[in-house]
Amino acid sequence: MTLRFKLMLALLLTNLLSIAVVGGIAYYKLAAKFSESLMQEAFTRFEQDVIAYVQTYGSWVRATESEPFSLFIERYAAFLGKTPQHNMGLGASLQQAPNNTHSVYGSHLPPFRFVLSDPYHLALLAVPPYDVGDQLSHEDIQRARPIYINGQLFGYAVPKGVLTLSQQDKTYLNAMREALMVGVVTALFLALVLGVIFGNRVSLPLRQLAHALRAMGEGKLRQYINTRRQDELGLLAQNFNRMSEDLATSHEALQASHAKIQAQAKQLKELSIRDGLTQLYNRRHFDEYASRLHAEALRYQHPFTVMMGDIDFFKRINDNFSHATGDLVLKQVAQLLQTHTRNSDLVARYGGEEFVIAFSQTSLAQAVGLCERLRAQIEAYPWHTIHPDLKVTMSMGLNDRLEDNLENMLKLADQYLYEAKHQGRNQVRYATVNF
Ligand SMILES: Nc1nc2c(ncn2[C@@H]2O[C@H](COP(=O)(O)OP(=O)(O)OP(=O)(O)O)[C@@H](O)[C@H]2O)c(=O)[nH]1
Repeated sequence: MTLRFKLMLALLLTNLLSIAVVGGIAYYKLAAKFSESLMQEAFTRFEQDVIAYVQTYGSWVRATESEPFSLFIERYAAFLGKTPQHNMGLGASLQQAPNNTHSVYGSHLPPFRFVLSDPYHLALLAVPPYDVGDQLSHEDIQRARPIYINGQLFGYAVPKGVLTLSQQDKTYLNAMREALMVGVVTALFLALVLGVIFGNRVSLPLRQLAHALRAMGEGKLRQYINTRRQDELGLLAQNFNRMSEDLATSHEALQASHAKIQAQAKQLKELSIRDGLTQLYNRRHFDEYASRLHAEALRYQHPFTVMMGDIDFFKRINDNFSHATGDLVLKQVAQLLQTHTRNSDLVARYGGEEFVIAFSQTSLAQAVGLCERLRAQIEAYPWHTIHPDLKVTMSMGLNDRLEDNLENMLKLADQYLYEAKHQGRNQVRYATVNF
């Protein structure tokens, strides 16, 4: 169940309960007020009847001796031109005929009947549960209303019985109830509509917050909840926006520094495996990586050839043209070696003016061809651009004896290099038996 639905339900139930309680109280109060006003009206009439009865005959005793109260009020009502339907002289009728009120009051039952007593609370009319002369109960004395004749207390009247409504009163009460029902239904409808509107409005930032949090969980850390509310939810949204911004910023900074560290680590790693002057791999990296290539070639029985090369008379280059020129030559030779070999060939500076190449998946014959081309490239390079008298060549020794370990393969290649040097330099030497 979503928060929006819960909010709407809570608002609806609260309103429903409030409306039911308020409507109930209003109806109860109205009905009580209505009953009270009927009773007051009945009492006034009864009081008027009693006063007229007593005043007509001079006293209560003479009046009762002359004419029963019930007959008097019927006559009195006729005299006044009223029907005694609301006349409260039921007490009188009960005195005469307790179960025959219709005969006295017509087709309409009066809503109240009254017990009449003297100032000492002794009953003057026989109205159940009292006979004439009976003492009124304590409860009835509490509810008794005084009747004054010529400013003197004549006695008390106590309303008795349950409210019996006339058809007119019932119609009136029903109309009132219907009006209240219409009010309640209208209020409920309004509560429903307002509940939907307010439920939506109140829960909007929370829904936005839930979506934003989900997006953050998916890695989109920079989230923004657009609200201009100033209440607690507005404050929550503002704090969330700030937190999301801070989190995204620090995450980005962390990522940037992580990337920087990674780049530095990569750079450091590169530095550790590269020769500073020529930028070729260094001897340590060559030994490590070429061992792997050798092991792989041995395992899959692929051809694998190593070349050991040395620049001829390099000491003379240094001596005749300067150490700096020697460095330039080393760099240029390295570049030629690197440029004219495949990416899969491992080219390295092995030390001083010595270079090595590991040709993976390359037979001796293929490697000899490659190295001859390399040798020719080095020889043919326009060295005079560095110095007019400069000439550079390279001697190379090759070995493809896979059954030896890498160290021994290199040693043998070095022996062929030595041979090349002694055979006049600027040449490629290898074991011709295997060729
Ligand atoms: N400029 C320069 N010279 C270097 C570097 N490393 C080694 N050398 C020099 O290279 C020379 C190598 O000379 P040798 O080993 O005698 O051999 P060579 O003169 O090339 O003679 P052969 O190999 O017999 O042809 C030495 O003089 C070293 O000082 C370097 O990084 N830069």
